[in-house]
Amino acid sequence: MRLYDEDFQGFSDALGSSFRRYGFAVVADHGLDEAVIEAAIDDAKAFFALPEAVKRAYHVPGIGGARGLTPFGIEAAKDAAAVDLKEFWHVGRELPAGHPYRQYMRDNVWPTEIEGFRTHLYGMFQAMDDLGRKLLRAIARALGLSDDWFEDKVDMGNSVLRMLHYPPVPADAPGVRAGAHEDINVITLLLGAEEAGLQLKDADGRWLDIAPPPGALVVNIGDMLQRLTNHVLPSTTHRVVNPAPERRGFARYSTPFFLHFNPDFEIATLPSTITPDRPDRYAGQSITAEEFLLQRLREIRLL
Ligand SMILES: O=C(O)CCC(=O)C(=O)O
Ligand SMILES: [Fe+2]
Repeated sequence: MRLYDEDFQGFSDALGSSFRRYGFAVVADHGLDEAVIEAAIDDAKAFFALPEAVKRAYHVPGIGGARGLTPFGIEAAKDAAAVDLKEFWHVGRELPAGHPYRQYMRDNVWPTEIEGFRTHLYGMFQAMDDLGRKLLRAIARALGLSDDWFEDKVDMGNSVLRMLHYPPVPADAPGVRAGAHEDINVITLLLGAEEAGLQLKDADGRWLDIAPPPGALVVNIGDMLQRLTNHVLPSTTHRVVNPAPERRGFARYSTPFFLHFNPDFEIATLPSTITPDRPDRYAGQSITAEEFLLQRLREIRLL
């Protein structure tokens, strides 16, 4: 991010080439306020430490896990046989009364047990939302679009902050903490991946460990941006594998921010990404961000 201010073109080139190559990039000096991050993570840890029955009161069935708690053992990767070994809390955008997007975004739910939870978690949502929009300016530059191209398409996006808890894994546990999947959204900003396990599937099919330095931000392309760019920016398959025996007794906490388009944005292939070598994969198939999201939530058993 130092480069972002000093040499925006250089930053955009570096980010763009990492995304084209891996669908992922690591931003070490992201500039997010550490106090904001720490307050949110401390509150999430305190929430997950509550008794199961108390936590379950914040599970809202039938809304695709959009808000509140999704308990352990519910989400599964698309087409996966086993469920993921995780529970998570979702925070979404707060909209003023009467806002037209209220039909797509429901109110947040907030636990009363943890003092400051709402302020801290929403503070983190806003910090990630701001940083995400900032990174999208560099992505726009890398795609040859005007720097502010994404601005009015994500300013009221249906984005979600996910506070994830993977409990300690028993020595004989089968499976993985999170099965192989692609993210649905535009870009994902992930903190907390320094606790080992996150892997991406490289173009040649090999799994590569993502081992960011402590505190670094991992950013990846989601299906919506892959589709918009006719796969110039790939939405790379990733997973979280179970830890080595000596780390099985430790929980893993990570916090992806899934940045989404505004719900009524029509995802139609960018003309500049269609070439003779790369014909339009989605010719005549534009779809709104909301329709696309609903399709995917059904596939991962959240709806
Ligand atoms: O926990 C992680 O490091 C990654 C989580 C993830 O990929 C997801 O929730 O979509
Ligand atoms: Fe993911």
